[in-house]
Parts: sequence; structure tokens; C-alpha cells
Amino acid sequence: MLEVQELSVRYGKHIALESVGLRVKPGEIVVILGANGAGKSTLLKAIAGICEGQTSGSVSIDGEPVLGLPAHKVVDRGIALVPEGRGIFGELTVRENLVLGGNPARARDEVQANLDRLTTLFPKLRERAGQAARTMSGGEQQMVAIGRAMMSNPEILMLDEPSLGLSPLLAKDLFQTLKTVRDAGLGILLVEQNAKLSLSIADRGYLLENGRILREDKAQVLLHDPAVQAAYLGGAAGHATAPKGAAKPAAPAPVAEHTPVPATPQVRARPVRSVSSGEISGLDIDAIVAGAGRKAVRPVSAAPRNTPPTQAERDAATARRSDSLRAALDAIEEAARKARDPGAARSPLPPLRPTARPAAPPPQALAPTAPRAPEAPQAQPGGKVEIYRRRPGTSQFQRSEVRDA
Ligand SMILES: Nc1ncnc2c1ncn2[C@@H]1O[C@H](COP(=O)(O)OP(=O)(O)OP(=O)(O)O)[C@@H](O)[C@H]1O
Repeated sequence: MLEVQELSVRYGKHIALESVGLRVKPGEIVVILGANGAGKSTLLKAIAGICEGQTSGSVSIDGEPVLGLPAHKVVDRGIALVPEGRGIFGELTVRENLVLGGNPARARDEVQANLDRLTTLFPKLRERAGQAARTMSGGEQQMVAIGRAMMSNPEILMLDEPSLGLSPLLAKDLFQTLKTVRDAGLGILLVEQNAKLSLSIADRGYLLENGRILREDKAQVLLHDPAVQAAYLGGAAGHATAPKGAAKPAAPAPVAEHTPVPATPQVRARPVRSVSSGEISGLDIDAIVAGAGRKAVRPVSAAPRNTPPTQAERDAATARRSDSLRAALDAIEEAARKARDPGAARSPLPPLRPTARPAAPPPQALAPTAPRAPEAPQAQPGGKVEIYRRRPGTSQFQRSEVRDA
């Protein structure tokens, strides 16, 4: 049995886990539910011996302490981790991935026997043994990752967000796979955002909030608890498991004192805020360029002419093109600046490229190995184009060459 007692983890001053206690018995699935940043991955990493933070407390398996041991020793004691993102070797075949998982000392002498057992449990792994892992579907790759972890002959299998990136159908298949693993006698410690699906196959669950265990109960009790439902099972807008168009629940149901759960919906997809150019400026990038061009180009007579343009007219046309280009670049720079820092959009930042041409090129040459910096072409009335390159690591430009327009 895996037993965690008073486990605390801090990253510098940040306390990620505080006095966490839990246990996982052979033949049971235990799920950890919690919001983003609650400390779920930290918990699995601390148990697996790969946590970068400072740990204290105790983790033991069958009474044998493992906290503080290097990762390979933890695996040798019978605890295997399937990390978030799977971590399989895409260029290797399924069989090669599995065999690699059998390298730990506790399983080294039984690679073939474990391989046979595993492929009997999951016939698909036998069917696809020679296939490059990267060519398999997401669900099949997850099965390879689980199979590889099982090749170390673990007593406890830990999985970090195994359904991430899988379609609902594949996620369902995956959870069936986990039931098969449990039925084979392993204990499973599962971190999942898909609360509904994971609780539906789990035996027990823990609610983790801000690094602390708030509640432990049977999975079926958690699954049907109105407060847990409001907080974890589709109450949050955009929750991965909420059916499309499902109505938002009313305020979370009252919670008994001894079973506190977060009052607000907590589990949701990682928040990713993207800002579009339209949101910043009300225009898309094409409209910005077109608008800048329109502003810069002076009206010309629509009447057709038969005589070739004079030198003065050609110079004027070149200057107009130059104005137009400069105005477009200014508009793009302004939009980019707003995108980077909308709050500072109106602050008088220095221009990203010189508005006036420098009197003479600076003596410093570009390092031959420097990465190519963005070029800002400047047309000259004489039909020449100056190329300016940004100096690496600065916002200053320098002229690097002059070409015919
Ligand atoms: N290596 C690290 N260095 C510093 N802080 C970290 C490190 N790893 C995690 N943290 C912090 O510890 C807290 C818990 O992170 P953790 O990744 O364990 O949360 P989580 O519950 O797994 O979140 P998620 O569901 O988003 O993966 C977060 O505040 C996170 O920023």
C-alpha cells in the first residue's frame, strides 16, 4: 500500500503542498481532483522522486520509506509514473518502448514474461508491436505509455492527466484500460481534470485545494454530491466534461462543515488568453495596412496620360511609396506594441526603427553568427532601398546594405 503522510513541498517561498495525507491500496483507483495550480502534479512528482521543490513528510510503500530517494530507486520499490504528455519515444516501435520500460532492476529479469502478460491484457499492443509509436492515435499512445510504466512491474501506477488531448471517445477507452489495470491488482493514483469520467471508474477520491486535502470520500459519494458537482462536474463554464450548451448550475449547494469544498467552480481547462489584433485596434492586420496606405497616398488625377513621367514625377512617386510603406510599418508597430502590452499602448515608447535615417552607419559590424534580425526597408527618392537590421538584443537598428529599388 502507498501511504503519504504530512507531505509538504515548497518551491522557494511558495508552498505547493501542505501536510498532505493519502493512501492507495492494491486493486483500487484513487483520483485526485483539484483546480489548476492546486498541487496535483507536484504531489505525483514528489512521490516519484522527481520534484524540484523542497519536500518533507513521509511517503512509503508497504511500510518502506521512499521520499527523497532518486527516481529510479522509487521505481524499484514499485511506484511508476505515467507523466503528463506521455513521454513515449515516437521514433521507436511500440515493442521497443515497452522493452525500455522493463529496464528497472525489479523487472529486468522478467522482460519477456511482463511483455507477454501486458500484450495479453492489451492485445492492441501486440498487434501494433512493430509500429512507430508516433504514428499511433493519441489514445493508443497513452496505452503505450501505460504499458511501458507497467513493464517495471509496479505495485502502484500513478497517472498525470492521462485523458488530456484525447477525444471523449478515446478518453472513455482509456478509462476502461485503467479498470483493466486495476483488475490486474495494481493500485492506481490518478490526477485528472475529467472529474466525471474519473470518478465514475474510481473507488475513492480526494479534493485538493491550494496544496491541502479538503476532503476524502468514496468516488460514488463525491460523484453525486451537489456541492462537488457544482465545483467539479460541469459547473465551470467551458469545463471539458460539461456537455455543450449545458446550463450553468445555480450557486453551489451548501456544504457540510466537515466536508468543505471550494465554493466556486474550480476545474477548468488551462486559461489561455489570446488577444487578437481586432480586439486591440478594431481592425484586422489587412485593414491596418490598407488604411495606412490610404492615408499616405495622395489623390492623383484619374485622367489617362500618354506622355512618360518626368524624373521629378518619378521621384515624387517613389517618395509617396516610401511614405505609404512607413505609415503602414508605423501602424503595424503600434498594433504590435498594443498586443504586447495593452496597458502601455499609449505610452511614448521609442520607435522600433529610426524615423530619420542615421547620418552615418555605425562602425560596429554584425556578428556573422548573429541570427537574422527583421529587416525594415527604406526607399530613397533615387530608387535605392536601404536595409536596416535590428542589433541583436536591442531595439536599435543599423543600416546594413543599400540596394536598387
Ligand atoms: N518547478 C517549480 N518551480 C516553482 N513553482 C512551481 C514548480 N512546479 C510547480 N510550481 C508551482 O506549484 C503550484 C502547484 O503546481 P502544480 O503543477 O503541482 O499544480 P497542478 O494542480 O498540477 O496544476 P495543473 O492542473 O495546472 O497542472 C503552482 O502554483 C505552480 O506554479
